[in-house]
This record gives sequence, C-alpha cells and structure tokens, in this order.
Amino acid sequence: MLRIENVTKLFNPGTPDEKVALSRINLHLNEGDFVTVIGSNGAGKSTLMNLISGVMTPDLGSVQIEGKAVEGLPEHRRSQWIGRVFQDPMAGTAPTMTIEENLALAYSRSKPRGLSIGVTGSKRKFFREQLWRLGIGLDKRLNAKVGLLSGGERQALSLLMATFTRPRILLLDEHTAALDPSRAELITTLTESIVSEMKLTTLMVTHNMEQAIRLGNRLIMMDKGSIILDVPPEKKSGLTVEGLLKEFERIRGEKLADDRVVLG
Ligand SMILES: Nc1ncnc2c1ncn2[C@@H]1O[C@H](COP(=O)(O)OP(=O)(O)OP(=O)(O)O)[C@@H](O)[C@H]1O
Repeated sequence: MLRIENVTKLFNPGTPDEKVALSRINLHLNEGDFVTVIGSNGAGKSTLMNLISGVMTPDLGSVQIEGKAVEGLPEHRRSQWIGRVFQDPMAGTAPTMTIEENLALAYSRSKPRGLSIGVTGSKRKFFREQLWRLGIGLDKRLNAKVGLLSGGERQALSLLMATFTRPRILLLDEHTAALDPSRAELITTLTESIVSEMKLTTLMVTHNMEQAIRLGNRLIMMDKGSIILDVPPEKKSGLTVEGLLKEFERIRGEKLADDRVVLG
C-alpha cells in the first residue's frame, strides 16, 4: 500500500546549516497496517509525514502509494489518497465556515478533479449520519461555525474529515497531544474505532509510549533520521514501556537519564 524506499531529506543542503532530517529510510506498509511512530525530538517523524503527504519532496528515494510513484506530486494532487490530522485542532478545519461547509470541502478534495462543494439533500443526510457516528452531538449542529467548537470537538471533526472518504493512507501527527486527558481519550477511542471499522492503513506519530503500544499492529521507533526499531505485529502485543526504553538504550548504546529523551 505504502512503500518508502531509500528516502533522504536534507535541509539547507550545501550550507553550514545542513541537516540530514531523514537518511535512507525504508518503510513498507501493507493494506490495513496501523503503525505507531515514536522517537526523540528531531528524529524526523514530522518530516516523514510531510514527505508522504507531499508538503515536502525527498532529495533521494521514492514514495509509492498503491504502486504509484507520488514523490513528484504536490500535496493537493495527493490529497485524494491521503487523510491527515495535525496536533493543532485549528489546523485541519476552516473556522469561519460551518461544519457542513467544512465537510463538503473535505468531500470535494477527495475526488480526483474536485466536485462542487454545494450541499445537496442526500449529501447533507450523509454528513449528518457521519457526524452522528462520532457520538458528541455534532450532527445537530451542521450550521454551527467551526470556530465556535471546543478543541476536542474540532479535532473529532478533523478526524472525520480526514477519514470519511476512505483515504488510502491516514496520517495522524500527534493528533491527541494538544487536548486535555479526557478529550484525548475520546479522540483516541474514536480513532481506534474508525481505523478498525474502515480498515484504514494508518501511520500515527505520538510522544505517548503507552498509546503507541496500545494502538495499532506495528510500532516503529525513529532516531536521528533513521528507523532504529520496527516491531512486527506478532511481537507488538508483548511490548512494554520499560522494554522499549531498554531497547532504545541498547540500540543507541547509551544510558538514558530518563524516558523523556524518547517521549520528547
Ligand atoms: N524547515 C526546516 N528547516 C531546517 N531544519 C528542519 C526543518 N524542519 C525540520 N528540520 C530539522 O530536521 C530534523 C527532523 O525534524 P522533524 O520535525 O521531522 O523531527 P520530529 O521527529 O518530528 O521532532 P519533534 O518530535 O520535535 O516534532 C530536526 O533536526 C529539525 O530541526
């Protein structure tokens, strides 16, 4: 489903500020894989997400979605295959537009040539049903301006907008990190149910190791621009936070003062 081959990304190449953000990364996701991604600050997690979504292009290597090379395509051309939710609840939605208008925009973006964003009766019914599935009453607020929603409500809407058109790849970029614990739990639960119901191929960055262990069928750990650990489905259920920290320590060959180095 997703093949990242030998991808390297440099910032400020050829200058004294040159930074290797990703170094010859290889990552293959099978259809339906739900991979959690952990790693220290600056490990390259966001850069990886940006290269998949098309915000950035790699200096070397290829990115393929369902066998199609996409590394040369701009973000808007990839949006028909990719859904993404960001850390900032304000990032994925338009605050001055209504819930319904935001959904219509997301719906049109997922179509190859973009459809009209007009809302017909049948589309409105579909949107209401989708909102109802979130279970937080947004189905009764189709005409509310999104800027008036709470952070948790807005993130739930972002999650819905990123998934209701069945993207080939779902990218979750620390999407619960900015929420209070109860809202974070709500979004985590919604994520689990949407991903498993729709069998979405998902990559989720998190600084929460417990969450990284609990969710998904695979876990990767990144450090200094490389994937240093890739835990396959058959080993994932046996993971513990302590075990992962030990593994990180062993691979890096240095003693960690505490788990914040990994947690960020
Ligand atoms: N636009 C940029 N210009 C220069 N350097 C950058 C840029 N974006 C990222 N970097 C550098 O590339 C490296 C990888 O950054 P990236 O944001 O991908 O890490 P991350 O794992 O997402 O970190 P964090 O957990 O702190 O968000 C870091 O050293 C970062 O400073």
